[in-house]
Amino acid sequence: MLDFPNAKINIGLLVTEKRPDGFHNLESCFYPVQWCDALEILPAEKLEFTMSGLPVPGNPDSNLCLKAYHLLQQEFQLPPVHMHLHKVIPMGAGLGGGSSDAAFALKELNSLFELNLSDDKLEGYARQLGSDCAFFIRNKPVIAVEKGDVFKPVALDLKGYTCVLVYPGIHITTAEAYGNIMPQKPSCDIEMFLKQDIKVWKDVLKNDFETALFPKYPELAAIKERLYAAGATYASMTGSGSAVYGLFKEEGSSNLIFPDHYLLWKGLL
Ligand SMILES: C[C@](O)(CO)[C@H](O)COP(=O)(O)OP(=O)(O)OC[C@H]1O[C@@H](n2ccc(N)nc2=O)[C@H](O)[C@@H]1O
Ligand SMILES: Nc1ncnc2c1ncn2[C@@H]1O[C@H](COP(=O)(O)OP(=O)(O)OP(=O)(O)O)[C@@H](O)[C@H]1O
Repeated sequence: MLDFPNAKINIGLLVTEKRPDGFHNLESCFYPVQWCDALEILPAEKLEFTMSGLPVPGNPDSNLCLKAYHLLQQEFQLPPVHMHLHKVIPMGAGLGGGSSDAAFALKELNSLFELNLSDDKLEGYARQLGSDCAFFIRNKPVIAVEKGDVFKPVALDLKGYTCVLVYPGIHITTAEAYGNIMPQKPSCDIEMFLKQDIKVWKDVLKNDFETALFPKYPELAAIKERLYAAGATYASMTGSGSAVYGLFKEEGSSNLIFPDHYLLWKGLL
């Protein structure tokens, strides 16, 4: 079974409270984008995990794909598989790539071995693997609250918009980003602004991580400015960074040449 775990962007991200369990409550619109890894899972003689594409830091044994397998294996005594992950989505980017791999591994194993787990059940397993994972089970635009793993529906349709994503190669770990942030009362009503025309989002629909990270990494603020200068209707850092996106109604101008070491992606929403 072959599938293509995709990334997400955050449209507005408010970190509102530190919780007793050490995590933070947040409010954010999660929106899927089709910057994708590839994950193939086939029945095999023994459990094997291989990778290609971008190098993934850390021990392969702790890869989220394997963690997803072990989670289901414990409960359903799954037979061995060969999983191959081709990594395309940059890491430490706020794009949720690792979380998406984990969620897609759960979904693929569910289909491959006909476990008949509902989306609610799959979300329950995904929550055990990471805060962002549950979103990728249904993979539809939502307002996420609490740890980012509880969802409210959102009527937001950005079809026709082009998303340009810029990853400048600055690796920001999620824990580092949360460690640098001061939770505060919501500075805007995300749900209300999402109902309004996208033209009014600029300057009001905020990602709180920008306040903490832009002074430390001025390059990120510069990318956002360049996306606006190139005609973006809305631009923001996604998640805990460091990728920055612009949403364009029309094709961006030619003013978007970035240094060679940047990774770029462009696609329709
Ligand atoms: C920034 C976001 O991408 C927004 O979508 C997510 O909140 C990140 O979620 P994630 O990468 O799945 O994070 P996890 O793997 O669950 O947690 C990594 C670390 O981030 C911090 N963390 C994460 C999520 C959250 N709501 N509060 C936190 O404080 C914790 O220190 C945790 O140990
Ligand atoms: N399948 C995987 N793909 C990427 N990273 C993985 C994977 N499994 C485990 N990891 C670990 O998770 C780290 C980063 O994960 P991820 O790609 O979710 O970061 P991110 O894009 O910043 O996401 P987030 O939005 O969750 O902050 C990597 O440095 C790696 O050590």
